[in-house]
Amino acid sequence: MQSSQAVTDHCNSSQEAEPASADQRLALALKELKDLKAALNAHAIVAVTDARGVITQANEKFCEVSRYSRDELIGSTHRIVNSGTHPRSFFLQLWKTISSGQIWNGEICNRAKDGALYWVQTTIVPQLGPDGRPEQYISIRADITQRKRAEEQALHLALHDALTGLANRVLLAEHLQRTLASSRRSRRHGALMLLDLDNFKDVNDRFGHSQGDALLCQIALRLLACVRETDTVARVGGDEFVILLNELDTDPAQASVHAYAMAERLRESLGSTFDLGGLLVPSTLSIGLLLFDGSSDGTEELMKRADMALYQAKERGRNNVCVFDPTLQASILSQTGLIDDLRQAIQRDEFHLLYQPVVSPLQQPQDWEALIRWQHPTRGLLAPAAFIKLAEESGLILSLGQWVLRAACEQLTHWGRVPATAHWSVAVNVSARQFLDPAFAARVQSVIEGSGINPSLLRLELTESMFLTDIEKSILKMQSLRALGVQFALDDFGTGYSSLSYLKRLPLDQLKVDRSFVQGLPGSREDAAITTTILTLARTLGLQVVAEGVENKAQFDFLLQHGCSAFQGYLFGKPMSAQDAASHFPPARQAIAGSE
Ligand SMILES: Nc1nc2c(ncn2[C@@H]2O[C@@H]3COP(=O)(O)O[C@H]4[C@@H](O)[C@H](n5cnc6c(=O)[nH]c(N)nc65)O[C@@H]4COP(=O)(O)O[C@H]3[C@H]2O)c(=O)[nH]1
Repeated sequence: MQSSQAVTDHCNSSQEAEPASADQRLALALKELKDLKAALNAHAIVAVTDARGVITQANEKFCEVSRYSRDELIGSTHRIVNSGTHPRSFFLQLWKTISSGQIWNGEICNRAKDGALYWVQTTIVPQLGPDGRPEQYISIRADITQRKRAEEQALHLALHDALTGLANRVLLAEHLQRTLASSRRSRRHGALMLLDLDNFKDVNDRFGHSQGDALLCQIALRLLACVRETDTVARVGGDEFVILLNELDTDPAQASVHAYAMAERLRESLGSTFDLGGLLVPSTLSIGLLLFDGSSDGTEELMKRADMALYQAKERGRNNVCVFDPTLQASILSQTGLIDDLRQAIQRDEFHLLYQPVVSPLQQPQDWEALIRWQHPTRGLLAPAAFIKLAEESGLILSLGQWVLRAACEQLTHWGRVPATAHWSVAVNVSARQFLDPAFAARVQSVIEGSGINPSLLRLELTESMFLTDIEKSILKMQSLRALGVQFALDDFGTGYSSLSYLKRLPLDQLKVDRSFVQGLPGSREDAAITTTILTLARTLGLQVVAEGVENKAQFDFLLQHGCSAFQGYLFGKPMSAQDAASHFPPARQAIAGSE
C-alpha cells in the first residue's frame, strides 16, 4: 500500500517537473530531441537522402564506418558503398518498398572506402510530402559486422572439419547431392573416393595426438593441392577423407581413366614422407573408388558402395586402390552373412580347437598352442583367417575369445587327469579387442576359477600392437593375472614395433619369433641376423624364445645352434585334435619329455 507521505512527495515532484510556460516546454522538448539525436548518432549510422537517393546528410558514424569523409558522401548515392554482395533484384525490391511510402527493414553488406566489407541492419523511413509521395528518406543503420562474422563462423564450423578446415560430412552430402543433380543435366560422370590412411593409428599411438593432428593437416593440404577448385575434399572421420570429383566425362571409360589417374596422383602425393617438426613419417593410403552418373542411386547408397570398395582395397593390403563393381557388393554381402552365422555359431557348437605342439630341443612337446577352427554348416571347415578379423570388427570376439579360453581350460583339466600329460600347458591367442576390454582380467580369472586348472599351465599369447594404446594399463592387467600364475607370451615378435623400452617393462615369459623370419633360415643373412638378435635379446631379458613355423631340419639346426630352446612348426606337428595330440606323442615318449 502507498503511504500518504509518498503520495504527497509524488505530487510535489510532479508539480516541480511541470514547466511554467510554453517557452520552457518548448526548450525542454528541444533538449529531449537533442539528447535523442545525440544518442542515435552515437549508436547508429544515420543518413538522409532526397527522393532520388542522393545523400543530403551523413552523420559522424557513417563517415567513421564507411571511411568516407562527409564531403565525399554528400552528393553521392549509396552506390558509393555498394559491395556487390547483393543482386540487383535486392535493391529493386528495396526501392519498390520505400518509393511506395513504406518502411524497409533488412541487412545489407556494404564496402568501406578501404575495401573492407561491413554489414548494417538497416531501416529506411520515407518522409512523405503533402502529395503523399516520399520527399526524402531517413536511413538508420546499426553496424552488425561482428554478429555477421560470428554467424559466418558458426556456419563454417557446422559445415567444416574443425581441425583441417576441409568440408565435413554434412557439406559433403550437400555437394554430392548437387553433383548428382548437375550430372543428371550434363550427363557427365562424377567420382567418389574414400581414402583411409594405412598407418594413422600407429602415428597417433607412437607419437601422440598432436603429431597425429599435424599429420592430418599436412595430408589435407596435399589432397587439396591435387584436386581442382570445383572438386570437394572432405574429412569424415579420424583418418578418413573423401574426394568428390565432378564433371568428369560423358563417356564412362574416359571418366574412369580420369578418376583412376587422380587416385594414383593422390597415392603418389601422400607416398612421400611427412615432416612433423623434424620427425619424418611415411604414410600410405588405401582408396575405394566409385564412378557415378545422374542415374545413380541416392547419396547414401553411393557412400556405401565407395565404402565397400575401400574395404576391399584394405583387404588387399596397404596402399591399394579398388574400384567398386557389383560383384564386390555380393562378396561384401556374403561377409555380412558370415557375421550373422558367426553370431549363432557359438550356440550351435560349431567351433573346435586344434592343438599344435611347441617342442623342446629333444622334440618333445612341452606346450600346446590352441588354434580355433569353425565347422561352418555350408562353407566347410574355416581357418581363423576367414573369421577372426570379422569377429574382431563385429565385437563378437569377446564371446568367441571367452569360449576359446573355456575350451582350452577344459582340455587342460582332461590332460591334468593323466599323469603323462599333466605337465602340458596350453597357449591361447588373445585378440587386441579382447585384451583392451576393461573386463579382460576378470573374465580370464573367472574361467580359471570355474575350471579349477593350475593357472601356471595357461599361457596367453599377446601381440605387440596391443601395448601401443596404454602400456601402463596393459602392465597392470598382466600383473593381476600373473599374480595368479598365468604366463604371457609375445606372439609374432619382430613384425611390429619391437620396442625395447616396453619389452623391458612387460611381465612376459616368452617371445615367439615370427614365422616370416624363420622361413628364410638359414640362407637369408637378414633373417639369420634378426633371429639371432632376438635370441640374444631374449636371453638378456630372461625370456624363453619359441621359433614359429619351423618346417625343415636346416631351420631347426640353425635355431638349435644359436640357443633357441622351443620350437613350433610343421616339422614337429601340424595343429591336431586333442585326441591326436595324446596319440601323436605316446605316453612312453611323454614320460621322457616329463623327465627332461
Ligand atoms: N606355413 C606354416 N604355418 C604354420 C607352421 N606352424 C604353425 N603354422 C600356423 O601358424 C599359425 C600360428 O598361430 P599364430 O601365429 O598365433 O596365428 C594365429 C592366431 O593369430 C589366430 N588365431 C588362431 N586361433 C585363435 C583364437 O582362438 N583366438 C584368436 N584371437 N586368434 C586365433 O589365427 C592365426 C592363424 O592360425 P592358424 O591358421 O591355425 O595358423 C597357425 C598355424 O597353423 C608351419 O610350420 N608352417
